[in-house]
Amino acid sequence: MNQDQIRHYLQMYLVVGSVNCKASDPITIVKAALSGGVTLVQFREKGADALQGADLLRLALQIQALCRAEGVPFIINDDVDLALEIDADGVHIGQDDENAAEVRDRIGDRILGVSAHTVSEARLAVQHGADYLGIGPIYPTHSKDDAHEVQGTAILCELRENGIHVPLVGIGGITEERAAEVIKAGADGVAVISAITEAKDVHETVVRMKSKVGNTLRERITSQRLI
Ligand SMILES: Cc1ncc(COP(=O)(O)OP(=O)(O)O)c(N)n1
Ligand SMILES: Cc1nc(C(=O)O)sc1CCOP(=O)(O)O
Ligand SMILES: [Mg+2]
Repeated sequence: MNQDQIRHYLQMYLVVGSVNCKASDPITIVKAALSGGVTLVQFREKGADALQGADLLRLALQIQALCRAEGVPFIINDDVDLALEIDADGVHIGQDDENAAEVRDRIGDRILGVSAHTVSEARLAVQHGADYLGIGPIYPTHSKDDAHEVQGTAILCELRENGIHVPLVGIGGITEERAAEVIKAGADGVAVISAITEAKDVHETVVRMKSKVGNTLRERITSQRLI
């Protein structure tokens, strides 16, 4: 997949697992998020009450089917075996997960996302074959217990200024109100759990957030052309 396609998919990226879906069930939330226009879905089944075994597999397959019906790529967090078993479109791994170069070998040309927190982690991930980098936490988050220190949008500017030109997605505490500043700082999209899974109206929240991302990307491209 080329970088323009990856950038498109990163624009409005839903990260979701059953643990994050308290207001409603995961299927209802994913359906509403897809109808609102999410461009990529990551299945992240993590935490004390996470599903396991057959229940986990069932939910993964159900969400995958919903994504396929909408032509939206479906990525698995951490679990490369699961991704291969169900023929997912890709995987997302972090610095404490399986080595990125080995994962690239295992998954072939499926999408590979890697978390990075510094310029050197970013450079290495790119060398190892990452298609995109997940950068966070941009803001405080309650969705990841072992999140790093909050980085702010400055990390996105720093990565771009240091020659990291691969597709980047910001993650961590991103809301409708904050989406534009993440894009202005250099991200190609926003990856979101709680602002979507805990929204009163999931569909409308996604519509509004996606429109802010799209408008800000267009403004950024226009201002770059003027320089
Ligand atoms: C898009 C995206 N970016 C970053 C992460 C975090 O990955 P990781 O650091 O491996 O942490 P866990 O999500 O596995 O707890 C992500 N999942 N997605
Ligand atoms: C899964 C994840 N990774 C992060 C990182 O910093 O790498 S922050 C995070 C949680 C994002 O959830 P929310 O949108 O609810 O803040
Ligand atoms: Mg991980």
